[in-house]
Amino acid sequence: MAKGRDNWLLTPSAMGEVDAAAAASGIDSFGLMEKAGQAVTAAVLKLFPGGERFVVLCGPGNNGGDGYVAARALQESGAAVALYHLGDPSKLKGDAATARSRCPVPAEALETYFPMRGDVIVDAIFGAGLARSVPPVVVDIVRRVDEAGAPVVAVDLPSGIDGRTGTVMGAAFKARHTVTFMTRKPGHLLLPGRLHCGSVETVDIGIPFRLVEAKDVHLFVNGPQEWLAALPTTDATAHKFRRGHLTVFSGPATATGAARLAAAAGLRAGAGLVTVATPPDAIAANAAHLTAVMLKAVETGNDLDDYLRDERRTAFVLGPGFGVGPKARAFVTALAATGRHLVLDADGITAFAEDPQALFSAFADGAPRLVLTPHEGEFARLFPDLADDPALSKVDRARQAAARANAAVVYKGADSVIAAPDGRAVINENAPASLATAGSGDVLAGIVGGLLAQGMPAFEAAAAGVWLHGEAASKAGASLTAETLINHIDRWH
Ligand SMILES: NC(=O)C1=CN([C@@H]2O[C@H](COP(=O)(O)OP(=O)(O)OC[C@H]3O[C@@H](n4cnc5c(N)ncnc54)[C@H](OP(=O)(O)O)[C@@H]3O)[C@@H](O)[C@H]2O)[C@H](O)CC1
Ligand SMILES: [K+]
Repeated sequence: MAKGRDNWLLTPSAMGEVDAAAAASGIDSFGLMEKAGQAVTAAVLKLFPGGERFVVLCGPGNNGGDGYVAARALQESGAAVALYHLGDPSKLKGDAATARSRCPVPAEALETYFPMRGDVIVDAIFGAGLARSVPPVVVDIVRRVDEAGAPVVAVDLPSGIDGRTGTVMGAAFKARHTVTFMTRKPGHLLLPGRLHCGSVETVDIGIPFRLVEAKDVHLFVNGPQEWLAALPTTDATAHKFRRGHLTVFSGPATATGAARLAAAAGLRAGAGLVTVATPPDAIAANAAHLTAVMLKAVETGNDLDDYLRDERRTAFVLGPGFGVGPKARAFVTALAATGRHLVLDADGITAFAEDPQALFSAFADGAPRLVLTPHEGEFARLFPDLADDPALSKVDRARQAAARANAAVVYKGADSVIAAPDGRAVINENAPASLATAGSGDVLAGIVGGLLAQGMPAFEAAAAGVWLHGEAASKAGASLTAETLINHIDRWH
């Protein structure tokens, strides 16, 4: 499947370089601003055809320039328009100065704006160029607008959202709708930025897309175009061994449910055979609940060595309900040493908190065979320095973690980021809020394990697994449980 333009993500600085390259290639940069402002105007008029007054808030850079274009175009459409500016507008430069000079709407200082009933706000204070926390006057205006409940349409980004990280820089508008240009930016998808954007519309303002592609940023919105070619196809005659064998390790008798959820999900995701490897004391509990999934007692290191003699057992899930002791570390080391593919989740991750390097060393060689699925707390246990570095975005963190661990990393959340050691990364956007339910992570680990068992490479399996998990949740509806989620996993081909 071709990469759709909707799936590209550029950081604001990369977009700035694309702008510069467009100007250098002879494209009229004011023409781009004009198209940007006109697109904002069209969106505003479409969303609020009966708007009583359009209030355009303009900042000191080109985002403000887009605002001056929009103010002029809104007035030309016959609407009532008011305009407020941050800073001294006579200091505007370049295209923004041109846009202001062509805008006949009288402007007043931003601090004098108090929302009136019926106002629709066009937020053109800061976009890609936000460089630090917003000034106090913007904090005040954001608060006034919030309190008045006035709808906001944001130009490029809601002012106050860092387009690279999605962080709120002091304060940020909560927009009803955001109009961005050429590609979305990571801050439109990463939390909390996503929650400030409302619906997001990406407008082609006429920059040749080859200039975007030339940035080669390896960052996309997660979707089938990223991994469909690697998704195993099955036909009715495929032998079950050729569809792979997934093994999920069960916890002790009191903690077996998580492994069974993962096992059932792995089967639904297409693994030909799935075994739950269980401590003997948990055989009865597991046997009472398993049908298509097989069961095998594996307690000691020797048991595991015996189990691993069958080389068709290629893919494993370790972590859900497993416990965090030395057994987890020993089992993981044995799996790594025998070339197995592993989804390490939950307790399996925490088991390496004291010595993450032992895990990274075990899987250091060759193509990535490890998929790590940490949520925020687990991520910080394995990668405390990355978790603590405020300069890093969630994408940066996941990428650096993947490189360090030679693993595909699924940094989970409502804005899961999946990264590969070679720098590829995707941000997931199809997970409904209902997915935050007990056992949901176990199901994800199982899906990814099921895809690994079928021979899918680690990054593709991880990205596909997260997406299929989100799709299943959407189909399962708002009252989903981990069990109903499994029933909606669809291998999508
Ligand atoms: N292809 C495109 O996407 C196009 C986008 N356009 C629009 O241009 C903006 C980006 O414009 P830029 O001028 O780079 O950036 P901004 O307008 O967002 O902001 C820069 C100015 O804001 C000042 N600034 C930054 N942070 C703060 C802050 N916290 N407090 C006060 N002032 C701040 C900054 O000043 P410095 O002192 O940091 O230099 C700048 O003055 C993009 O978002 C689109 O809307 C073009 O219209 C066309 C193509
Ligand atoms: K803005």
